Amino acid sequence: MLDRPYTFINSAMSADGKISTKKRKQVKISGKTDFDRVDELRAGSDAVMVGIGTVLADDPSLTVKSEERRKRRVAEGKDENPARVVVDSQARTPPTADIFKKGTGKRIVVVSQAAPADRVAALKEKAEIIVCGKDEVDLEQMSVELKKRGINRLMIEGGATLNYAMVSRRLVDEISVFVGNLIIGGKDAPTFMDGPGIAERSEAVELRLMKYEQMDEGIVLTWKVL
Ligand SMILES: NC(=O)C1=CN([C@@H]2O[C@H](COP(=O)(O)OP(=O)(O)OC[C@H]3O[C@@H](n4cnc5c(N)ncnc54)[C@H](O)[C@@H]3O)[C@@H](O)[C@H]2O)C=CC1
Ligand SMILES: Nc1nc(O)c(N)c(N[C@@H]2O[C@H](COP(=O)(O)O)[C@@H](O)[C@H]2O)n1
Repeated sequence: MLDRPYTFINSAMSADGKISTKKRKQVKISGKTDFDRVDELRAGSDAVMVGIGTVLADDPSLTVKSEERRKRRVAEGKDENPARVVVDSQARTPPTADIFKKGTGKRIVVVSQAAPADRVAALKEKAEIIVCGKDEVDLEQMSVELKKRGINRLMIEGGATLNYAMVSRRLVDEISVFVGNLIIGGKDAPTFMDGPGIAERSEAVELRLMKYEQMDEGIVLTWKVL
């Protein structure tokens, strides 16, 4: 067993399983109550992680939005925001990204050995750099390294490729997904889980439904990964 953080994915998808449109830019799927639930999940985590695709598409800040929650974290001796982690094999994260500009707290960029040295050097000014893997970030090694840095509870907020990569390597314990009241459609729109997928039913990642809750105009499903 790997000594890794308790890891969960949270996402929002349309009724047909899309997490964005074919333009691959951030799209509002959650309602007010669900965004507040997500904020509580962030506040309760040691780190929030996204893939480089999400940084380039959405430029998220990944901060805790509620002042009350930020104060609660500080009262508990933590930073205002959880550490923000980008999985970025080639060090493509722009040094001007909002995760560096907005909010206080730690930033970590996980790169591979193949990342160009000049880009890594530029990012070192902004974040801790962890090197894991030869050409692509080794996600198992990354999970162990994050745990060594005191990250016990890790939240993954996408995107489609990272979600599947983490789940298919059995590095995820729990999944929560808000299913909203819209259809997005289109074969080029990212789904909740992209990546290579499986060829046989026997290869599927099995889940157990733990909870379902009607929220806004949709439903939140919480699954345990078996
Ligand atoms: N509705 C929602 O809850 C969310 C939607 N999104 C949407 O998802 C889309 C972005 O998703 P993706 O393009 O799939 O990007 P992604 O955010 O999943 O990042 C994928 C990239 O991570 C890098 N990577 C490094 N090591 C890797 C490894 N070992 N395995 C796999 N990938 C590795 C690769 O460059 C890969 O292309 C955007 O359209 C965004 O708006 C993103 C987050 C949440
Ligand atoms: N939970 C949820 N619902 C939606 O409808 C969404 N579009 C997203 N997107 C995720 O939130 C990130 C933006 O975070 P900040 O507001 O910049 O803190 C975005 O990158 C997606 O990860 N999530």
